[in-house]
Amino acid sequence: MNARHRLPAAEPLIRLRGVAKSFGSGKHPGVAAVRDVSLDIGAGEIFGIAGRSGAGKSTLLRLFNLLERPDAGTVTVDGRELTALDKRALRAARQNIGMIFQGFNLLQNATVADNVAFPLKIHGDRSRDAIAQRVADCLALVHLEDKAQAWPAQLSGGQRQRVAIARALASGPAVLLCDEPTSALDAETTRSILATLAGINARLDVTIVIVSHELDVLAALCHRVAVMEAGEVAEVVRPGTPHAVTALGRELLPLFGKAPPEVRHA
Ligand SMILES: Nc1ncnc2c1ncn2[C@@H]1O[C@H](COP(=O)(O)OP(=O)(O)OP(=O)(O)O)[C@@H](O)[C@H]1O
Repeated sequence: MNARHRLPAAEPLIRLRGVAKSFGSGKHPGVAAVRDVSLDIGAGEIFGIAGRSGAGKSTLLRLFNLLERPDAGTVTVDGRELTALDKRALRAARQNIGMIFQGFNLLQNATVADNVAFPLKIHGDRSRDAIAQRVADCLALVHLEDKAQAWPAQLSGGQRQRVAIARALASGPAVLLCDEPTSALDAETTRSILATLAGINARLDVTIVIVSHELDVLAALCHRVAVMEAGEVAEVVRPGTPHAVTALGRELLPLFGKAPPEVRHA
């Protein structure tokens, strides 16, 4: 049973409280990449993170699944406080949180099908037939049924990102984290990847958190967008927000509602 369904409706799916992360050591105070961030993200939401270069966007995203461990604060996803789990329990909890990256991060010496199967084989709790069926289902979801036996090098950038999405969804996560998922892609491919993500959110009810420096991408896809400045969430804007406080927020507001029809939410 998926833990998601046990959550009371009013509970946010993702809850960050007082989360902070600095880089540096001992004598060197280092960089405070994320400072005292608290956020609630609802089940089924598409939540964006905007900010200038170095504002802390990627670090914040990596705190959602503890790829970066916070120096302070708590991270709770789908009713489980990740910051309180031991290594083994965290590994299991991460099956509920998929992630995709700008550079796709595929295994080059494995076929498309084996890339998607990889996270399922690591956990070893499914039969070969069940894995094969799940791989086929996930490739169908991203319209790559015919590429199962291809190698990543034989695919376009957009197709590689689709394989990464299929792999991230293989374990049936409640959350998909996206770190600059379209930054390596041209405009048309970007639109099709955004439409795929919007479809996954709508059909599978997967909650999506997306970091991008492309404001039009965030405005096309997101229900709400946090604007980060110097490691802090300076404001959270959504369509209909009357006045934005930050310069980026003011750039973002007029872009809401200009999404191409295939991406736009009903
Ligand atoms: N592993 C690390 N070691 C040291 N400093 C780091 C590390 N990761 C990030 N930083 C620093 O933390 C700050 C925030 O970085 P982060 O990558 O989160 O910002 P960002 O908003 O995603 O930037 P960009 O849009 O350029 O990717 C920056 O000053 C960066 O140099």
